[in-house]
Amino acid sequence: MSFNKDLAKSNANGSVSLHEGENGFPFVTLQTAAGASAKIYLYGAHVATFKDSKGRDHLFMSSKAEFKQGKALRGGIPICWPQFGPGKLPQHGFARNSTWQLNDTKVEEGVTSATFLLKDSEETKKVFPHSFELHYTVELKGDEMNTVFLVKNCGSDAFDWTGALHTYFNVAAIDSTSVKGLKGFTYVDKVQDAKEFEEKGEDIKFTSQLDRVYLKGASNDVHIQDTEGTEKVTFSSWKDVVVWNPWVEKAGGMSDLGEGEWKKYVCVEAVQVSDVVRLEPQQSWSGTYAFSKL
Ligand SMILES: O=P(O)(O)OC[C@H]1O[C@H](O)[C@H](O)[C@@H](O)[C@@H]1O
Repeated sequence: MSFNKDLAKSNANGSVSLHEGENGFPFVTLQTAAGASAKIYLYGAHVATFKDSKGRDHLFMSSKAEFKQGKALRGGIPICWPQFGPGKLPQHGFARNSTWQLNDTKVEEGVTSATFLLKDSEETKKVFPHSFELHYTVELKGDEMNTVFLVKNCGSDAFDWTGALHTYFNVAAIDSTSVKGLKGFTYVDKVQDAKEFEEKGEDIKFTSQLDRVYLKGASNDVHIQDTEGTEKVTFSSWKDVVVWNPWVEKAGGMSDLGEGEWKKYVCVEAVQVSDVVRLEPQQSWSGTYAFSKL
């Protein structure tokens, strides 16, 4: 994989630089003059770290993440597309296991960003026979990470998709973490036979495996509070929010997660699954998802 070197930039506002990482996996580093940075692999357009200007990494990456073709990276922000969860395609679709192109970069006052592109290929057509483009922009705006995810139908037939930005947030300790902002929303509880319940509490707390899809929950800001502070997560267009932590038993079956690391993260995901998105020929969908410390 070779980068378009013209997309590397550096000026008084920050920089975008291009590197080779583990097993030769290329990655892009974004840096702002104030000291925020991010590391994004072309494989999966996978954001692996986001450090703010105080040096706090907002994202969890597994110490045992496997850098090999066909395997999703554990941690950071995997992109699930065109299918969230199990279904006709492999779990969570193919975008997280595909190599994207770096398509555009910006280093300007107030924003350092990179845009990644994934298009249909012979490989994707075997499992998803449609023409599409995914444009994924990752922006550092001060101490906020903002993402813009755009899906375009480039073909002559309509297609349907579901998907997610499956973010793993660092937490000091999962058993003293709470997720706030989802009171009153209906959720599908994947650990209770996908039954539906209404969220009654202000705080979602963690005492065992928790795997829930909050339907239309992305209409609210969600806060993740741990002993060290609060992460604010905001959404537009994305409808649903998944909250997930595997706890000890399920984590034991995940070979790409380090010993005890399930205690160090919670997933709060921007999801589109309760309504399948149908895109007519030439139609696009875009959603934003952003996070920062309060
Ligand atoms: O192990 P993965 O394929 O990456 O999936 C990890 C998790 O993703 C989502 O959060 C789902 O709700 C979970 O049921 C699933 O276990």
